[in-house]
Amino acid sequence: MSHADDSHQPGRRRFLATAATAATVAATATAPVASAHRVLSNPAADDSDIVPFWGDYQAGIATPQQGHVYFAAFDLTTDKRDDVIAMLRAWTDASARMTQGQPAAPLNDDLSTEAADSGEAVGLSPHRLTLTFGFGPGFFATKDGVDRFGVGKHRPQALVDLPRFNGDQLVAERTGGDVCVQACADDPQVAFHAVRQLTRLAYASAKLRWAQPGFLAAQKDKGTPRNLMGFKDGTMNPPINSPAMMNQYVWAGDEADWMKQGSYLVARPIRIALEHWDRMKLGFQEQVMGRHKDTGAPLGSKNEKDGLNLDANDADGNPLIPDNSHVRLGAPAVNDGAQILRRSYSYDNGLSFTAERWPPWRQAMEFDAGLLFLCYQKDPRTGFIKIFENMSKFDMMNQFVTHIGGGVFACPPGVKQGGYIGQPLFEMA
Ligand SMILES: C=CC1=C(C)c2cc3[nH]c(cc4nc(cc5[nH]c(cc1n2)c(C)c5CCC(=O)O)C(CCC(=O)O)=C4C)c(C)c3C=C
Ligand SMILES: [Fe+2]
Repeated sequence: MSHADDSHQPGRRRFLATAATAATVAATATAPVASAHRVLSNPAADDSDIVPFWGDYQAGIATPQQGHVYFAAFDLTTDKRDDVIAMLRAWTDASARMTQGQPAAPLNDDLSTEAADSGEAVGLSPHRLTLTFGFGPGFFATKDGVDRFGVGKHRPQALVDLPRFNGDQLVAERTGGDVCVQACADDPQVAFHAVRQLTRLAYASAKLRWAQPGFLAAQKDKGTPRNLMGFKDGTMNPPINSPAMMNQYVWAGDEADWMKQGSYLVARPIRIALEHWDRMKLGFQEQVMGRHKDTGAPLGSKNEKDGLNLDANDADGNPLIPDNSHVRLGAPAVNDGAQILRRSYSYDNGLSFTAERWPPWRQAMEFDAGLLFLCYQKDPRTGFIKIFENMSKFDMMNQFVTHIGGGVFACPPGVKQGGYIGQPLFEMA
């Protein structure tokens, strides 16, 4: 597959938009153009708008969460290893450019349609765009008895197929994928634009399987954002600025050489029955979650960051944090110390028709909204699977939420300048 370039546009004058230095304009003139032209510069002169793409680790994992996500999973349509490598090279090039605030490929000054970028991010800062890539089990699977891309033997043991969990209602059209990209930015159009260009560059080798946009509440005070259930979400997470904690819980171990400094992503779109939830009294909502709604503090505590006191009882001898509350079931103390890095986003897909299974058993249009649950971990077997096995059976929150899709992906390490995403895998013997 050939990635987008501008060599098929003779006679036009091309410009590179830049981010870090708005003044920089790289022009490649193949023929002089008489008319005056606009310069595609980018107003993002501020380094705080840019998260470096190159590095030991992929950005978008231990990166402070941006306001928006566009998550997409693709099926590979090619059977050729070289096509996949070409696609990953093209994605790498385009990602390095877009995360700097440049178009996916050099654009004509008139944004003409044959250019390799659709143009909707022209003039926008990169808004801390990160593009994080992962390979699903299908990437390593044999098709018709053939190891399509010659990587089957390098499938890491940690990249297990997720088991069926209690209550799962996974829809095929929202599940799986050979490759995924998590595009996060502080502007939804920047995130969408990036996935749109990657999709276009992959046209000959991969097609979209499912996608889910999402958003986070913009907290003026930089506090923990609230999810659509109205609770602060993201309080208890391994700290992203602690290399020791990240090594212990998030970055992959030694079991597959090419995954060193990578991580495993579990993605689950989870629909929340908001109408049902909204009929519950505050006290019950807090029992379900195990935390106070206003402060986010654990039940029985004052401050959001206070540790869970799982042994505290009320006057009747009942646990202050109920046995089947969400946070108790998620706590490391009841999961053999398991921890995952949650990086979830709320989503709102408009309305859909639902026949309620609770009083007054209405049939009506309801919000198709919920949480795009995203979590990174060293190993899904000791991370998501370990925690969710119990949670899926006993969590009181399960009356209000339904897992409707998802996937598991091996996210390789970061890319060194000149390399491409997943290169260490393809260089394995
Ligand atoms: C492992 C799987 C988990 C799923 C699936 C999940 C779904 C889910 N969670 C919320 C809201 C909150 N979760 C909170 C804490 C929390 N959740 C998980 C795991 C899953 N959540 C863990 C491991 C924890 C931390 C537990 C702990 O150590 O205390 C909280 C409390 C605040 C916080 O710590 O972030 C909220 C709120 C929703 C709405 C949801 C699915 C729709
Ligand atoms: Fe949770």
